[in-house]
Amino acid sequence: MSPTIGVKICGLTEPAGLDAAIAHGADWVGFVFFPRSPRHVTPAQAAGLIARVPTGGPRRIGLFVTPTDAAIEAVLDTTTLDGLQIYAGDERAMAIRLRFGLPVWQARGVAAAADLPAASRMDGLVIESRPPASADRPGGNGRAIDWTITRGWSAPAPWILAGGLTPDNVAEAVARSAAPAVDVSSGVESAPGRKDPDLIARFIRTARQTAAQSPAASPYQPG
Ligand SMILES: O=C(O)c1ccccc1N[C@@H]1O[C@H](COP(=O)(O)O)[C@@H](O)[C@H]1O
Repeated sequence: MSPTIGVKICGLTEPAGLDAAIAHGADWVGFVFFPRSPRHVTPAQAAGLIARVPTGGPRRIGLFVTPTDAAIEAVLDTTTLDGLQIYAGDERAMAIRLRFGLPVWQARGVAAAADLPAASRMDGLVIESRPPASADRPGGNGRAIDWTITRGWSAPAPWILAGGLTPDNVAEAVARSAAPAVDVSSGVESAPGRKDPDLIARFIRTARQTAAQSPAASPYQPG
């Protein structure tokens, strides 16, 4: 089997971006339920988008920042998700996992190798940069980590590299980090919250080509 790499396109708000992610074979598509985000969608908007995802298409991930149970329930009462990307501490993330019975990917902001988790009870980890002090959201800031810090890391769960990735730097990011999967949002936008179908196509194509040439990248199969 040729090496492959998981690709997630996050922060989808419009059919054009979602359709491009589906057409070019994204593994996951993400929807942001965080009101301060320029990529925020309501449960009803997400339902309209998610209805476009065909059976056997990308898995549908809902992104929540320190959510209440009610906030997650409001989405799950309206549409279907396959997994949750959660910005919260270990205990809260585990409580959400138990309460909703969906795979939980916990987002972890890191600045150095010492910040990489040695243990995890999650289904997956989203490894991304810490937000700048001025940021009003914990992710989606287009900020990259030092990609070399994950080399030699014994990841305690499947993980995905996020933060500041673009079609132009994803090849270098994969080569340096040995990430088994990549996640992009702002790097495939023409403006905050507006995905560019051509950038999505180029990002997926480049990530896949790079992985095929790099034996370091291995298949990523989270829940
Ligand atoms: O996209 C957002 O606005 C956002 C808001 C709050 C938390 C996370 C958010 N985005 C996620 O952050 C990573 C990295 O994004 P980027 O590629 O640097 O823009 C990704 O998972 C986004 O979906």
